[in-house]
Order: sequence, then C-alpha cells, then structure tokens
Amino acid sequence: MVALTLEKLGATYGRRVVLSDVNTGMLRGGGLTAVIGPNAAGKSTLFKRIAGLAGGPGLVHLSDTAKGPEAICYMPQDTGANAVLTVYESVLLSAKQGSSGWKVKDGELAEIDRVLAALRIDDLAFRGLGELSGGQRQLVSIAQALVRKPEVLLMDEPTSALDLFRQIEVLGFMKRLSAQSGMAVLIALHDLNHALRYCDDTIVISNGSVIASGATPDVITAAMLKSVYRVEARVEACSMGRPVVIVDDSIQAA
Ligand SMILES: Nc1ncnc2c1ncn2[C@@H]1O[C@H](COP(=O)(O)OP(=O)(O)OP(=O)(O)O)[C@@H](O)[C@H]1O
Repeated sequence: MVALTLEKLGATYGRRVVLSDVNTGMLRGGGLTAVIGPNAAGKSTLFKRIAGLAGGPGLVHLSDTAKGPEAICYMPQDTGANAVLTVYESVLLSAKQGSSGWKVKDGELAEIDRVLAALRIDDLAFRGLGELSGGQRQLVSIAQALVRKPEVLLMDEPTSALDLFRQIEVLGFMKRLSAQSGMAVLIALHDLNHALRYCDDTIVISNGSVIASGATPDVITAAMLKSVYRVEARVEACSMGRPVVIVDDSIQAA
C-alpha cells in the first residue's frame, strides 16, 4: 500500500508564492482524504505541486513500494474537451500515456470497458467528447484517470458538475476502490458534507497554508467553519446519525 508524505512543500507562480510550508503526516493508501478550503486557498496548486506540474520548495516523499513519479495522477478541475476524439479513444489514449509503448496489450481494452461500466458511461463510449454535457465530461475525466491505475490519485473537485445521484455514486465507488486497491485518493471538495461522509481524513488549506488536518470529524467543526469559511454553522447528527454541516449565516466583516 502506498504512502505519501509532504515536507515543507511550497509552490510559486513566477515570483508569487501561493503555497508555503505544507507538512503532512504519512497519507496512507486505502482511503479518501479531503482537501478543503475557500476559493483561491491553494488546493489545486497543492495538487499541481504534488504532481510535479508546479514548481516550488520542499519534498514529496512516496513510499518505496510506489512505482515512481508516474504513480501520481492529477485529475484537473477544468477538463476541456477535444472534440476530435470519442470517449473510448480518449480513455484509451490516457491509458497508453501511463504505460510504456503504444501497443495495446491483452486486457487493456477489457479494463477500459470495466471502468466505463463502473462509472455507468459505457453507453457514451462512441460519442464525441465535444458533444457531451458537463457532467458527462467530468465522468469521462474520472475514467481517464482510473485507467492509468495510479497509486496516488489527486481529484480536483471531481463531483462539481454531477447531479446528486452521480455525486454519491462516484464518491462511494472511489471509497470502495481505494479500500480494495490501496490507492491513496486526495479529493478537493467544496461540499463539506461529502467530506464528512466519505473521507476518513481532511486537510484544511487557507491562504496557502495547512491550518488543520486529521480525522474528518475532528477537523470539520463549527470553530473551523467560522474562522476559515466565515460562516456561522453547526455540525449536528442527522436522523440517520451521520454528522452534517448546517450553515446558518455568513459572517460579515465589521
Ligand atoms: N497559473 C497561475 N499563475 C498565477 N497565479 C495562479 C495560477 N494559478 C492559480 N493562481 C493563484 O494561486 C492562488 C491559489 O489558486 P488555486 O487554484 O490553487 O486555489 P483553489 O483553492 O484550488 O481555489 P478554488 O476553490 O477557487 O478552485 C489563487 O490566488 C490563484 O489566483
């Protein structure tokens, strides 16, 4: 099972420092970790820095068992659409980018079929990417990431375009998949109830720094929501006994 540790990690765009001194304990595979924080806090930048797509100081340690930097896959927030390719072609291309050589090996096509079916988008296989809805495109992006069989998967707001049914289906699927495969999954989320329900651990980023991390129920508290998100909110058990965030009001600056 893979483990990821971040040590004094920072990120810069040109001279602008947007992330500094991010330290984590060992983030172990087998579960989901939420990365939360307000707009522009630095969540996407953290993912880009871990994936080697942004520069900056510090170290990303992967456990010895990992297959190297290619073990890490970043699924961006804005996926765009290449109108020339079909869904199937785009997923195959993604699978081949993560492998050595372009020859299609036994089992690779079956794996693509399996992933498309698991995400319930097999009916879209031969549609052009350019003719998909936003939610359909987001599901295709998840498929493109999964066929690369990463050991560390960084998902940037993967459910932002999905309807309620698809949101809980995808997050439940990712939780089962990480438990079965030992993959470490970090998910940037704005829906804190999804973090409470699906993510064992949570990292809170604000103004480019980690300001809290640990078991999700210990991190998502009324005090954190007040100081980081500037809202008056409660975390209460719902009728099913699960903790949920109830937002009462925004806190206006004095
Ligand atoms: N390519 C870039 N060049 C310069 N600054 C950038 C670049 N990309 C992001 N930034 C800046 O870095 C900061 C962090 O942005 P980032 O996208 O990491 O935030 P985020 O937490 O993912 O936000 P959101 O929740 O709105 O998606 C922001 O101030 C943003 O304007």
